[in-house]
Amino acid sequence: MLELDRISKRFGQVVVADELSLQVGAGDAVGLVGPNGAGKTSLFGLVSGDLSPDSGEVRFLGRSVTRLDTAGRCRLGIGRTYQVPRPFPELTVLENVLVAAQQGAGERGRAAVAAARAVLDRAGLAPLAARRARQLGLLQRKRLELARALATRPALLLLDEVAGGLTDPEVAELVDIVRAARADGLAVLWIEHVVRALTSTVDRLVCLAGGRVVGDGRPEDVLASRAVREVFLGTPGGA
Ligand SMILES: Nc1ncnc2c1ncn2[C@@H]1O[C@H](COP(=O)(O)OP(=O)(O)OP(=O)(O)O)[C@@H](O)[C@H]1O
Repeated sequence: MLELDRISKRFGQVVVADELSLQVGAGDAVGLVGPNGAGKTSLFGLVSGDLSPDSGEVRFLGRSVTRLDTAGRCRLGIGRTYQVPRPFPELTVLENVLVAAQQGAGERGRAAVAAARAVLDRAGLAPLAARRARQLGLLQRKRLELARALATRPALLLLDEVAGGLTDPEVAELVDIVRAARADGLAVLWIEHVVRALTSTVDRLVCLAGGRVVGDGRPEDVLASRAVREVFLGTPGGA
């Protein structure tokens, strides 16, 4: 479904992707981990179109999207959330999701409203539909961020630290929403520092460091590998 082919990207001296290649198959759920500054969010930018690579190619559903903008990639089926949620603060929760259903999924009229309400239900936001986005607390803002991404009807969902800053029960609530999306067949690529949220949901972990893939495989194998422990946990050891 998604193929990054020898992508390189640097900001001055900072290398965020170094000949990086990665594939995600239809319906896969992949966790992305790595130390701060490893290039995880930049990788999402390269996939969603927020960033252009210096070299290399991004392919989605068999076609090159390297030169396609974010709106075009969204319409093709790449949905993303941002680490810091980006709702329209003065719009209501429903209006925020409606914009995503209209702009991202091309829904119109009553069908758009029905689609937006269905997503609000799924994200547990139905009771807050009339609330302005700026009035929401952290968990509800994270839910809304997820709902806006889901409303674009993605085939691939990029999740950037949706669990950060939440309590364990709140994390569990968000994990349930992601699991339901997976059950519908969405592929998920998920950056998360809350590793237990990831490992309860994904079947593959990729570890990045210095813009390179240093681990890729079953979560337990990746977390136990020497290369990953050295860069991610700062402690050599393991297999
Ligand atoms: N637009 C930019 N201009 C200059 N430097 C940038 C830009 N975006 C990211 N960087 C730098 O690139 C490096 C990688 O950042 P990135 O946000 O991709 O890492 P990350 O793995 O997501 O980190 P974190 O876990 O802290 O969110 C960092 O050193 C960051 O400061």
